[in-house]
This record gives sequence, C-alpha cells and structure tokens, in this order.
Amino acid sequence: MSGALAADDRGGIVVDDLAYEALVGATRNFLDALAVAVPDGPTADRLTADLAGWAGVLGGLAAEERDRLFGRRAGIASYGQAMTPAYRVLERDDAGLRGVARFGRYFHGGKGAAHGGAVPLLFDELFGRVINGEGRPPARTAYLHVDFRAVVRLDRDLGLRVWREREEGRKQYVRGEIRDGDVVCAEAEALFVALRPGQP
Ligand SMILES: CCCCCCCCCCCC(=O)SCCNC(=O)CCNC(=O)[C@H](O)C(C)(C)COP(=O)(O)OP(=O)(O)OC[C@H]1O[C@@H](n2cnc3c(N)ncnc32)[C@H](O)[C@@H]1OP(=O)(O)O
Repeated sequence: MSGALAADDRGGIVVDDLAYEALVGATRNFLDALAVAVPDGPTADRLTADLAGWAGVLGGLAAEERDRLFGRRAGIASYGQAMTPAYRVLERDDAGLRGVARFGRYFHGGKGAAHGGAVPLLFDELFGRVINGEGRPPARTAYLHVDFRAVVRLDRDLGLRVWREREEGRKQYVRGEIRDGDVVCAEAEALFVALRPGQP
C-alpha cells in the first residue's frame, strides 16, 4: 500500500488518499486516451469487457453519499473527482482561492479548444468549494454567468482565481477567472443561495 496523505477507517475499509488520487489520475488519463483513440472492434470489445469487470468490482464497494470519496477529499487534487477538468488549489481562505487547472483532451470541444460546457462546469465546482466553506450552511447555485473571452487551450497550465464578491442574507455572490498567462480566457459570476433547513 502507498503512503497515505490522510487515512481513515470506514467500517473496516482503510482509505488511502494517495492511492485514491492516483486512481482518479489514471481515470483521467484513460478518458484523455479514449477521446483521441480509434480502436478496432476486437480492441473495443476487450476494453468493454475489462471495464464491465471493474464496474462490477466497484459496484460491490458502493457506499452511502456521506462516506464516498469521489469529490469529497479536500486534501487531494480536484477533491478526488474526474468529472471536471483537473485542478489544484494552491492558496485558499474564506475569501477565495487561487489555483491551477488543466483541460485534458477529454474536454476537447473543437479545433484544439476546450468544450464550452466544460468551462462553466469548472467554475461551478470552484465556486461551490469556496461558498461551501467550513462552518457555513450549504448553498446551491441559483445562476452562473460565464463570459468566454478567449479559447481555453488543452493541456496547458491555466491560472484560476475565485473570490467572494458580496453577501446579502442567504444570497452570496462570487466571481472568478481562468487565465492562460496574461490572457483572461473566461470570467464568471454566480449567485449561490444558502439552503434553509430541510431543503434538498
Ligand atoms: C449543497 C452542498 C454542496 C457541497 C459541495 C460543493 C461542490 C460543488 C457544488 C456546486 C454547486 C451546485 O452546482 S448546486 C446544483 C445546481 N443548483 C441547483 O440545483 C439549484 C436549484 N434551485 C434551487 O434549489 C432553488 O431555486 C434555490 C435553492 C437556488 C433558491 O430557492 P429558495 O431557497 O426557495 O429561495 P428563493 O426564495 O427562491 O430565493 C432566495 C433569494 O434568491 C433570489 N434568487 C433565487 N434564484 C435566483 C436567480 N436565478 N437569479 C436571481 N436571483 C435569484 C430570490 O429572488 C431571493 O431573493 P430575495 O427576494 O431574498 O432578495
């Protein structure tokens, strides 16, 4: 077993964050390879069977939402999920965060640029992380506005910045930007509304 960044024991299962981070990274590499590959029939059949086998293994390890790891491990890259482009938080406090992101080939839209839906997806993820900080009631996105200023190119380290703008009762406004060097590729603004007790 690899050394753990953090480990805990969940009903006899020892969680190893380093191993899980590597698994999510391997999943991202797989999706990037899938997005550009042209497999012949037998190769596609073999891969389909392998994937079905692993889906069965993982299916036998399913946990309740509160005990899952995917998107729930603050100490590892992208909180341990592969749904959004990969990111890493470099600095974070209650006011916001700075980090880096990389859009892999899985997020290709066309002509070398990232898919237009992947950009808001990343903003929503980052905004949610900032707004749903320690000790705050959970809040959901009410709206998310994105301005696409320049194409987001794939396989490049991009700068991220997210900051809380203002708060009005349950309403919290947040802004962010994605930069490629000095070029602002996308800017976003969102409203999050804190949930009342019992709200889903
Ligand atoms: C969770 C843990 C995650 C923790 C983990 C975090 C990881 C990432 C999370 C990403 C976050 C998401 O994607 S969340 C998933 C995407 N979002 C959703 O599914 C939300 C669906 N919508 C809803 O559930 C609801 O509409 C709410 C909760 C947003 C608001 O409903 P409500 O609670 O009944 O509040 P309501 O009275 O309507 O509105 C309250 C105030 O906000 C204003 N308001 C409401 N919507 C809007 C709007 N679109 N544009 C302008 N203003 C609006 C109202 O005018 C009002 O202002 P005033 O009259 O008071 O001035």
